[in-house]
Amino acid sequence: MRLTLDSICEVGFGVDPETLSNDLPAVPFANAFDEANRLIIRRYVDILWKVKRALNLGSEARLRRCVQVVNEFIYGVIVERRAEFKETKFHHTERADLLSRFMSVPNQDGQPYSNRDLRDVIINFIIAGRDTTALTLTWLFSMLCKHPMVVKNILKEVSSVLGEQTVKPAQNCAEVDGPLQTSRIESIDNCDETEFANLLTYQALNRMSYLHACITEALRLYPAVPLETKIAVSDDIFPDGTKIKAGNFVSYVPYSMGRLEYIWGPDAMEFKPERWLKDGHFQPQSPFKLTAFQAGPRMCLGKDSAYLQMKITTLLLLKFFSFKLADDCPSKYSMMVVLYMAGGLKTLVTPL
Ligand code: HEM
Repeated sequence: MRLTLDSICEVGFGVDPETLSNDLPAVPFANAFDEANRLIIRRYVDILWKVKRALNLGSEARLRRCVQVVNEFIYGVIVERRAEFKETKFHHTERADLLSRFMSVPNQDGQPYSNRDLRDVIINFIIAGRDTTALTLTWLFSMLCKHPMVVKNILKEVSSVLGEQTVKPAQNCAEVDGPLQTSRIESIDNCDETEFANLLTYQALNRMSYLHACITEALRLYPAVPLETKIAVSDDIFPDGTKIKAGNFVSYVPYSMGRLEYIWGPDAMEFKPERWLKDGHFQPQSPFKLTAFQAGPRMCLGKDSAYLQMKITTLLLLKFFSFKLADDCPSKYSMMVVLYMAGGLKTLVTPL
């Protein structure tokens, strides 16, 4: 969670809250954000929440305080960035984060985005990108602990793709599809974390079909958003003839869909990355079949960036550490809006 919070804040508004620094500091913004998430979920089961909100009592009073902490932090960043923008008139390409980009373009009415709009955009991205990516990594690592052969295969693929270390980091996007280039590093066996990370270019990661398959297989069995509900905006009829009225709630369950034998075959319940490969190459399936990122026009916007982050994180961890599930790690769900692992993933981590 600390890793994905730091990175989504960097992408979202160009600030690293450094929750992952060595002493693992308590970060008021992150704590308030987590607490607000938990308190909002309670509204599903607390029939009195509107009364509590009106009277500013109990969980709703706590929620209000958390929202205030989150708002103060984000509005602070927005105000600072506006001042910087006014002073330097930086071009959006100089600052690649979303906040700066939204700030340097007008909204649909030709007006600058308000502070509130900008806050909402940023919070949306944090909600969309933080827990989802962290939880997918959690479930993936629980699978890797249970399938040591899969770890071996991932490491074999890395060695083979990075080969005799003829890869060097791409300098810009134009290079990512270009030919591999020579670097100074002789062997990945001897390189340190920074050298290894530098070898994990977009181009190299794209060639790692097996790793891509492992992450996709984890998403099939453990979709970070396990249940999706929509509300019909107008009357409709499903392909099977089911009639839907405007305002009806329609839910689909990626968690169950990922485990149905008639969709995935008799081995549907098994973690089997090979099902995604043909002749060693990743075979994508319809997003209406693997629904972890949703399908259609409102599909996840961060899918590629999530894969990128998960691939880099997985490789860096597997290259330098070994993981063993703790005896008391039950790998049970904690059903929220996203698929938490109850108690977290307890592992014994050994440097290699
Ligand atoms: C494994 C990681 C991820 C999973 C499983 C995932 C899944 C999803 C799902 C299921 C939705 C549809 C939600 C709905 O409409 O009910 C969604 C939407 C979205 N996701 Fe992701 N997501 C992931 C990572 C990310 C990341 C890293 C970002 C941002 C960098 C991101 C940005 C978004 C945005 C902006 C939307 C809203 C799209 C729209 O409504 O048009 N996601 N994601």
